[in-house]
Amino acid sequence: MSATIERRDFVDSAALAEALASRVADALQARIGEFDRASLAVSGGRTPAAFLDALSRKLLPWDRVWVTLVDERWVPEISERSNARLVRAHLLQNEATAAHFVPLVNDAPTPEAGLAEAEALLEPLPWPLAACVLGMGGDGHTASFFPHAEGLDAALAPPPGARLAATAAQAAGEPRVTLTLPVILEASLIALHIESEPKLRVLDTARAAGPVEDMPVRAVLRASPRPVEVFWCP
Ligand SMILES: O=C(O)[C@H](O)[C@@H](O)[C@H](O)[C@H](O)COP(=O)(O)O
Repeated sequence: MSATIERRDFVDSAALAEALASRVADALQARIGEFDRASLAVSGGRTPAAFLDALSRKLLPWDRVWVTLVDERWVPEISERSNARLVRAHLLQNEATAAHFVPLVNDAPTPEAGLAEAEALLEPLPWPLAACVLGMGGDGHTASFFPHAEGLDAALAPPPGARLAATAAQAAGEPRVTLTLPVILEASLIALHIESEPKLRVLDTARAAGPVEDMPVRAVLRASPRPVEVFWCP
């Protein structure tokens, strides 16, 4: 029913951030060593800032790294809600300034209208992802796979070759664009970064039996071809 997870617990956010940054850096370095280029997808939200800061300080051939987002709110980068804004502020700094960043939002009024352009910008990245770092909400969503939300089916089972899907964050009714499930599952490293006791309980519930549409993180946990590496701290 469920892919195995490899859970690593840390005493605090700082220790987790450093360990996750090292794990992602190793995955990028390994892919660069093999294919000369590597791509990384990171999530937004409140959790990842310390991890992104730690990763920005890693010594890597960052000019051989392409960075994109697991998902994005369909807002301009000046918005406090923008994940691209978070990545530029916390990851595309220090050593990682040289990385190539491909955001997901464009000037189209909606994700649906902007999807083709966003897909075209992603096309040249070195696929599959070397690393994909997911978060998880208290409702069991990951990426922008929200429970029972509009667009969830298309994100989990997209047309062949579709790397992006338009969804909605049901609670906020906020239009989103997200990597599709197959793109996430192809990543060599799938890391799930969660913090707090409540989120650990959400993960435990998600790992139990139940419909994917109730807790869409289940789609990743159940279909991943390799163990999902869970990084957790209180
Ligand atoms: O755009 C987003 O919100 C993220 O990509 C999303 O999938 C995030 O990982 C979870 O919502 C957890 O968010 P927090 O870290 O804020 O709890």
